[in-house]
Amino acid sequence: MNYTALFEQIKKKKSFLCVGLDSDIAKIPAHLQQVADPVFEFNKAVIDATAGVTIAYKPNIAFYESRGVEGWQSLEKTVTYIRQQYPEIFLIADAKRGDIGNTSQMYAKAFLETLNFDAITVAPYMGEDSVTPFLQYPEKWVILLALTSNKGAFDFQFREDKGVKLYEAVLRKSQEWGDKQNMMYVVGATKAEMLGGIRDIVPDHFLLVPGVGAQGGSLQEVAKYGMNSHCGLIVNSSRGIIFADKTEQFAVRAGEEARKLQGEMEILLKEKGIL
Ligand SMILES: O=C(O)c1cc(=O)[nH]c(=O)n1[C@@H]1O[C@H](COP(=O)(O)O)[C@@H](O)[C@H]1O
Repeated sequence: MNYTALFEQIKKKKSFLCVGLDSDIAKIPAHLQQVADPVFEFNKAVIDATAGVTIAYKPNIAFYESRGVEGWQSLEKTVTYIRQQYPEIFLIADAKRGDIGNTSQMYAKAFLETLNFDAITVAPYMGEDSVTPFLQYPEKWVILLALTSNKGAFDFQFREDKGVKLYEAVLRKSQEWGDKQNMMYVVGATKAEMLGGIRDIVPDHFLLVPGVGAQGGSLQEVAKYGMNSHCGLIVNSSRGIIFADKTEQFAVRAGEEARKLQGEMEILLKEKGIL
């Protein structure tokens, strides 16, 4: 999917919501634990309840690969289901990969070709040759970790060299490898106040912003500092939507939580003059 198609979908759905499919089998409602593939059935119900107000899904690969072959099967079925039922959706593999060149090539093939995701999250710290293999696929995207939402972000990402913080160096240097048509950046909603400075470095790129919901980030703050004239934001919530309720009502409640966020997003898009 290209930049224009992504923006068109945001305008059509009046939403820049990404639902994170961090589908921890231990948290899936009891009544689904008896079926053949509980994680797929859970995902399917969540997807059907949220797809109307969602532009992207982001399965976090850890929750699938931790279950071995069965987990990969749940993941593959989930991707196929979304592709068949909701072809307009942007699909992000949250895999946080990155390795020497020939290994990255295989990671890229695994997620962008074999599993046919639109995008993959990539860690930048092994540098150019670890990132560029992911950029060889037309209309596919690298989502590079810039400023993450967790406490540990302060361990390295704020280290300064000649007045430039490490995450700022990542934003600047990586623009030599890709552009706004094939590269996005992860910026945590918990650090929304940093978004203004980030926008000075990457005014046009899309940012994937996790951390609203369970991690406490504010959607309004994210939009205030991070939204650009093409929206430029994909805001993720995982647990706050998919585990809003642990009973048979889980999908209904997931739909409600997603619509609540979409309603707030619609207001923000209108305020910015995008709708
Ligand atoms: O790359 C990510 O998506 C990511 C980066 C980051 O800085 N912080 C972060 O929480 N994430 C992911 O976003 C999701 C957040 O989940 P919730 O906190 O449940 O909404 C998880 O899948 C995290 O792995």
